[in-house]
Amino acid sequence: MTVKPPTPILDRVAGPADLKGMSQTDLTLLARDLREEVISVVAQTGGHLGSSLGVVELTVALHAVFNTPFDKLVWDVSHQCYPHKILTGRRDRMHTLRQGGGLAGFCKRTESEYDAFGAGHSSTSISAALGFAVGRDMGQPTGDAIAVIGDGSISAGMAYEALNNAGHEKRRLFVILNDNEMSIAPPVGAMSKYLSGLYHETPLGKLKDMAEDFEAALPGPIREGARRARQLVTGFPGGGTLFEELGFDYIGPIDGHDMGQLLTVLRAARARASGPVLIHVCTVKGKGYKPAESSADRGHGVAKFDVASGAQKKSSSNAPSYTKVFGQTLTDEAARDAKIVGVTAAMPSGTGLDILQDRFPKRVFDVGIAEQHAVTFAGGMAASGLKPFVAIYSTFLQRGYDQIVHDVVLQKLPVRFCVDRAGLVGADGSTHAGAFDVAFLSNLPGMVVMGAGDEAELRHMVATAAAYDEGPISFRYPRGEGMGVEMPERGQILEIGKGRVVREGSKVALLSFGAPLVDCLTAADALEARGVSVTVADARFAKPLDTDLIARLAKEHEALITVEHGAEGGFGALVLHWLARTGRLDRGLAIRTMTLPDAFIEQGSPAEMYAEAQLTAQDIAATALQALGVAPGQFGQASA
Ligand SMILES: Cc1ncc(C[n+]2csc(CCOP(=O)(O)OP(=O)(O)O)c2C)c(N)n1
Ligand SMILES: CC(=O)[C@@H](O)[C@H](O)COP(=O)(O)O
Ligand SMILES: [Mg+2]
Repeated sequence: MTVKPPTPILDRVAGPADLKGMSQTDLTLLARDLREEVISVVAQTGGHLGSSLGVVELTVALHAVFNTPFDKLVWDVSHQCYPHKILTGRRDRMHTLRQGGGLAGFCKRTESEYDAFGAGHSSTSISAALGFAVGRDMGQPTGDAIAVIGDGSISAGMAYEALNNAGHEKRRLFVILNDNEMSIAPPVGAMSKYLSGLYHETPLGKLKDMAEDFEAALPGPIREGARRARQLVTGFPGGGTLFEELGFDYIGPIDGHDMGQLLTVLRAARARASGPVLIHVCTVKGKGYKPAESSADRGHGVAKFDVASGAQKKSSSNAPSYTKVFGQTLTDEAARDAKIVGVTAAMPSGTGLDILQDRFPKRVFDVGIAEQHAVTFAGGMAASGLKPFVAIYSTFLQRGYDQIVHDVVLQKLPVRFCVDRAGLVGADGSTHAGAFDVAFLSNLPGMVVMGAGDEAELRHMVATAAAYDEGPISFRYPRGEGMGVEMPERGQILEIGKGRVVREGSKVALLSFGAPLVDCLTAADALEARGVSVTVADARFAKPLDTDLIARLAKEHEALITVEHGAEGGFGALVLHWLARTGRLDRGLAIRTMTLPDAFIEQGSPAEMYAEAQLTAQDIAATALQALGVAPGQFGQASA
């Protein structure tokens, strides 16, 4: 066991106010303590280690220079917020991070007044900070607005929309570009190259418009570097950076691990800025912890780990993850069909498309964090005759909704949507819940919507999507390991709009869509043990509905229970609409639709979250009994 190093300076800090009178040396030592604290906390909890380690000095400097929470510090994605949480009065609860009832892994306005704006999805910080700046200028009780955005997140369209608007507004606003030359994977795209160019070509600090002023304020050696950098950059054709063209004063690049540079530049910017300023800060993801710095993703997201070795706790399951089954199956299909291509928005490993990429590097397109573009780009590829599989987590697909509707579905283009992380995802909590995809996809004319009941079903659905050329098609599957079912060598092509009966009974029908199938089977066992005969059906399709199957279940059972890991307005609603429309609700059928509640569920283990959502096997059995009019006490007496 590693003994945690002492943290004497951090121990003196109750909140950001304590940083104000500290010397640069003490702030540097504070950053050292803070880094140790982050490592020891995340070793116990797991979480976003690398990004948090990379901004330790920046966090200290920002809280030392600005007047939070009156000044609004907006962290983009906010997966790098652990040092911020520690410094803003939450140190004693850090061991509860990402757990049920504990601190969230992201910034949350409900958690602290220092969390100026909630996040979890990327590239929103500049827009939100600009909103604060306008609020301030219109007399609201708020100070400076500071957005901290990573080089991965600044690749998204929304960030440019905000920069464009901020340049036009010309209001005092600080955007800190935290450039660690990493997204989750190495970043891709022209913007990333451009930032790299700024970093590698200018030794230190181009301070163009504010330059002369700044240079005067800088200590000797830094001032010299800044002057050289300014001369170098102002000699460029066009005379400035992209950010300057957008109306920002550009300062940087500066070393984000050098407290002296950070304090000097932030203080000077705070003292002198009158309009929007972009401060380009270069950091190392995973900084100061070797196992993180040397891993391929720089310790982006880690399980609990041993501090000395960096070894992470492994999953105890032998079943492959759904993501892996998806990646492998798609790779098999791609080996047979040269038209298959994959599209990911900055998540090749998270989505399993790295498996396809390893085998066919030219057939996988990582577009960066750009879900909207990913969808329309796939639309174009589909229109050209290719077979694009766009793999995006359910929660991030929300960002591409108009593109799904307008660019793909309206034109009946055969884009395959691979909707990973469907349902509740656990530690990432409500921002990352895959709650809405069934509702928002199945209301689109002509869209096929599938949900995998287990990993073998997922394999069938990948094969089905590969074979389906008539229009858009989607399939959803959850985070984590599969059920450990026997895997077919090759996926079968499913008949579109046809479900299957998994278990025959007579009194109550449990109709599952996707992952709750296993819970329905467990519930059926419990009900059968108490004398209730149960049919379990796997709908496979939310759209088109298997109306023959639903009609039969409705006719032959006293009660029909639909179960899904999605919000209201999804599969159950479609079943209910169809039953109502065809008069089948007029004949005494008891029906219940089990969905996620109309509420956001905070982080916890998936089991805890589903318990809170009342979507466990026990809840299904209890709902069935209630629908049959059997009181829980009469459970044993129910007749088949
Ligand atoms: C809209 C959206 N798409 C994808 C993600 C997943 N994601 C979280 S962090 C991240 C990388 C961000 O890179 P960067 O902004 O450079 O921050 P770093 O992790 O390097 O500190 C990605 C792709 C997300 N949170 N939001
Ligand atoms: C911050 C973020 O959005 C990602 O890092 C996300 O936490 C990854 O989730 P998975 O662990 O499910 O891939
Ligand atoms: Mg980055």
